Amino acid sequence: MYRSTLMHTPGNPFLTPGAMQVEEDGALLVTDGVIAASGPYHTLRGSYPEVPAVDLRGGVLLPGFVDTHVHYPQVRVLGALGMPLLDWLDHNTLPEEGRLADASYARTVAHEFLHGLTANGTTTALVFGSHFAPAMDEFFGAAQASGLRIIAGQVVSDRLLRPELHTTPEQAYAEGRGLIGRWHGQGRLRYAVTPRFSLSASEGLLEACAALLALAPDLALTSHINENSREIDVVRNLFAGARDYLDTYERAGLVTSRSVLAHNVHPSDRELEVMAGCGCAVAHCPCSNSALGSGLFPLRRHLQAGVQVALGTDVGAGSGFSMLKEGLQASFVQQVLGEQGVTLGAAHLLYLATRAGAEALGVEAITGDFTPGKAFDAVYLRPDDAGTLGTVVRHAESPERVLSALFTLGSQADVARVWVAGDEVYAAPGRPRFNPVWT
Ligand SMILES: O=c1[nH]c(=O)c2nc[nH]c2[nH]1
Ligand SMILES: [Zn+2]
Repeated sequence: MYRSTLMHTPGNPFLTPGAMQVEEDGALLVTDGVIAASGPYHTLRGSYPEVPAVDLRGGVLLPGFVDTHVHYPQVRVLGALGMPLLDWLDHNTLPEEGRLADASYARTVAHEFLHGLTANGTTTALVFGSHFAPAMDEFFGAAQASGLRIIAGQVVSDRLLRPELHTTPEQAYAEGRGLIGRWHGQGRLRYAVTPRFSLSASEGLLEACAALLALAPDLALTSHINENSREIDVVRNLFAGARDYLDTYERAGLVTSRSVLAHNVHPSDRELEVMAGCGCAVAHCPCSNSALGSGLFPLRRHLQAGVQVALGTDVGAGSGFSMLKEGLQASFVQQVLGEQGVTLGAAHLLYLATRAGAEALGVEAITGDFTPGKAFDAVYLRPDDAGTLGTVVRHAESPERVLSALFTLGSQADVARVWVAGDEVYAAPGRPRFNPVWT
């Protein structure tokens, strides 16, 4: 049993006010990694007098974060500011992605990347992989050892990047099939078919991706869409017969309820309608959109159309692995949009960072909130009493204000412990260990 302040969003606060549930002195009973009961601590204590409680008072226990868009090979190139997308790819990012041809280099990067996720409280992630199959074997091996829930795949492209990053439809299919056979469905791992974006993928390569997607019903598909005006112009010229950017994927059969497309900063109404109809989700990456000057995300139009939206950090165009920071930036972007924006309160941010991500990835029956029957995937945030966040939390007049302070001021430094399916996957170094106590 875990005793703490609990906050989670089993409902959707965009549809239902009051969808966030809070227990200021709450408890979760966890059996074999699954939440067996939840409620006020004293109620659970009465029902289960013999069960020891891990005392996590003084902080807040949230569902583990779900990052729906983050690039494994880009951890070392975080922090290059001031470039638009295509320059940023050419000058900053693709040279580094080429280095993952060396499997031992890739192994080190995989560990750095996975540590970034766990140390920030992310327990489930849809990960854009490397262009190299051996680098993906290294990654999946490390991901399996990390205990995280990871959906990832080899990135494929056959034009307009750098020659060493290009494949062919035949090679992409053969390597993808091999990786799926070795890793898809192993423990907490799943495979995502990953064309980089239509700009770098011929129609033949997109067809090879569709053939991979047909290999199993629970494979995912991820790519980029409508991020930057210059990119959109290039795609328009490359696919003369396509109605719009989405159509380049649609014609290949890649737009389904298993698809998660990142960015969509500049969608048409038709694209939003099709995405909503298919159940294709959008990974909104506000830090990346701001850093690359891609634009201000039209959240209101997505919500009005009924498109599922979740958050992605988009490391390395974004600003790090913190889903707290991503939530804060999402709120800032909507504020900057004025009347066209959607005011995002703490409950919206928590939903976007947890349950919405689980829904986008089709894993909401397993993770994303603390409803009994879900896995115990959780992050324990314990601000330092001496810091500004500690001060604000101590004086906050409501749990909602505590949560918005966590999104505003919280960081990796406040992540004390992280669990996936009841397994502790991270404990902050130098923090006191919390031993089971009888209370
Ligand atoms: O933000 C982005 N990061 C990338 O690595 C990328 N590749 C294509 N389009 C992209 N957008
Ligand atoms: Zn990306």
